[in-house]
Amino acid sequence: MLEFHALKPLYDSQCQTRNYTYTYGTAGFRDHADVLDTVMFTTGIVAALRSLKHNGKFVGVMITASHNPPQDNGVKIIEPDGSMLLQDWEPIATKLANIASNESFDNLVNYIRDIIQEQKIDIHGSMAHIAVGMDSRESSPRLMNCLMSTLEPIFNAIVINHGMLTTPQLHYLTSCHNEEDIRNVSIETYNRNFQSTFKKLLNIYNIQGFNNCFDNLIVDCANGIGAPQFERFSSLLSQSSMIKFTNDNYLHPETLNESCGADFVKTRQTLPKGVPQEFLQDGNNNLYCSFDGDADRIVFYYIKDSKFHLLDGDKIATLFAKFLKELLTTAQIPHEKIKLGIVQTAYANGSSTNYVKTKLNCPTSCTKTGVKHLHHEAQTAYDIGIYFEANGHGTILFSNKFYQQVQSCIDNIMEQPNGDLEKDERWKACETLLLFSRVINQTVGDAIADLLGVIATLLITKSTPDQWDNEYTDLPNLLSKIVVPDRNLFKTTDQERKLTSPPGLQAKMDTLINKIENGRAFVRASGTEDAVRIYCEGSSINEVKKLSQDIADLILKDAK
Ligand SMILES: CC(=O)N[C@H]1[C@@H](OP(=O)(O)O)O[C@H](CO)[C@@H](O)[C@@H]1O
Ligand SMILES: [Mg+2]
Repeated sequence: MLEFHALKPLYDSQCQTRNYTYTYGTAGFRDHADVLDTVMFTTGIVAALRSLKHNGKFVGVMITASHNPPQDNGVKIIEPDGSMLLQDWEPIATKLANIASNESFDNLVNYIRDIIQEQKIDIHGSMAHIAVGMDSRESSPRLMNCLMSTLEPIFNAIVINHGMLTTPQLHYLTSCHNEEDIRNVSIETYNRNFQSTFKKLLNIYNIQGFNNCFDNLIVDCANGIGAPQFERFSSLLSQSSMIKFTNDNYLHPETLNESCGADFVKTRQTLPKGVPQEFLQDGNNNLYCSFDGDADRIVFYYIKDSKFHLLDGDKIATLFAKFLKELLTTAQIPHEKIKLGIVQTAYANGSSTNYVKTKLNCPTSCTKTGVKHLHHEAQTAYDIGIYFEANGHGTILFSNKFYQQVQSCIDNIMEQPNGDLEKDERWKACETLLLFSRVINQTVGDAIADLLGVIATLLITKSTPDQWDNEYTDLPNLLSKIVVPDRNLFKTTDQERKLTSPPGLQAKMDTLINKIENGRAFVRASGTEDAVRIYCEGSSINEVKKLSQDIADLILKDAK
């Protein structure tokens, strides 16, 4: 029985922010940390109800604002299988937060009762189980208290607090909690599983070190939680002495994402601050990468002829697609049997889409921004669904059919007479496919797991960063943002590639876009920041910059 009378003192003490409207953004609630107490409180309630709806299975709750500045924070709920909160529940979570903030306590209780009734939640059956975690922001412990305040007193929930960890680690552990004895699941489960699979994968090819593909791997941790987690993780890899860290100052949360991290490097197309000079000597043969604040994104880069070269999410997706396609060919698994495709958003560079279609001959899909959209498409449209946002947020999903086909190929090889080379190559390809699928975190995009996947691909195919990059050349592009009085006026269609509002703006933009060679541009409201984003690409960077400025001028003129 839920003791709602006990909710009142908790509500009074925890929900200090009133008369504030919360919106569910691209990746959960995100805002200035000062106003998040009330929505944390209600998100705890939603997580408990979501767990009860799943008959008491573990649901995860992560406190993070990813790439946002240090003063922001946010929260997202994780489903029992490690995926993101079911989209049908986003309006429920939003309404509950806004009732708590703007209406009476009685209305809050009534709405909780409505959810229980409408969702047919059995509150007398199983106990709720919640796994929680947070990033390294200063506000995270305070907000964690608001989040947890109702879980035990009101819901009698079993709560496992994983403390500070990366978002994808919590996604993975939430799914493990529902599969294994909860006493055996900890961050070590994550580390052990991914480390041992990576080692087994490289052992197939007797690979030592970085196999002469590059010298050192320099990891920029955005001064976030990825630093201690990956330092601990990588210390047990045989390559650890060649892995160097920069921006790993997570104990100084005021430096989080400050001129560093994946978002900074991708948007500015430049090195993060703080890379030691010794790693930047001309002629060095290093591979660099940047995590974002909660380590669910990664971008790579290298320096050649003193020039910075970015290897972003599009490059990661195409690297994986080429590698996996070749493995299917070597394994002699007909491509019709396993459908491999790439899911992108409108932010994907036009050259990458063109390369996938014409060189890799793979199908592509375009979805709206936000990994929940890409994940869903990858899951429903493909057997090997590779999805990446250009900013480095993504993963690969492997269907049951994929596992069945690879297993039947292995069974088939085992039936053949021993000792022939082709058999050996086929077997290796099948084993590689299976192990590779487990080096990847299939619950969500994961900087650490994606890093392992990229390194394994480069080492196995004996490719240098330069060779990886040379598969196709990005069209010059620019992503910028501007602040407008009301970003909610910006409405889009066609997977966010066209504006339907403000009226007339798209037509004016089209006139500008058509003037430049290979021109493409679109405008949409950010779902994580109070800004409107402008993306432009074309054949020359000067034209792209001008186009971007002209579009910004149009928007600002319109907004007056
Ligand atoms: C252009 C861009 O990089 N947008 C990001 C950003 O969303 P916006 O809705 O554009 O603010 O944050 C999301 C969450 O991390 C991420 O999924 C998305 O790709
Ligand atoms: Mg992130």
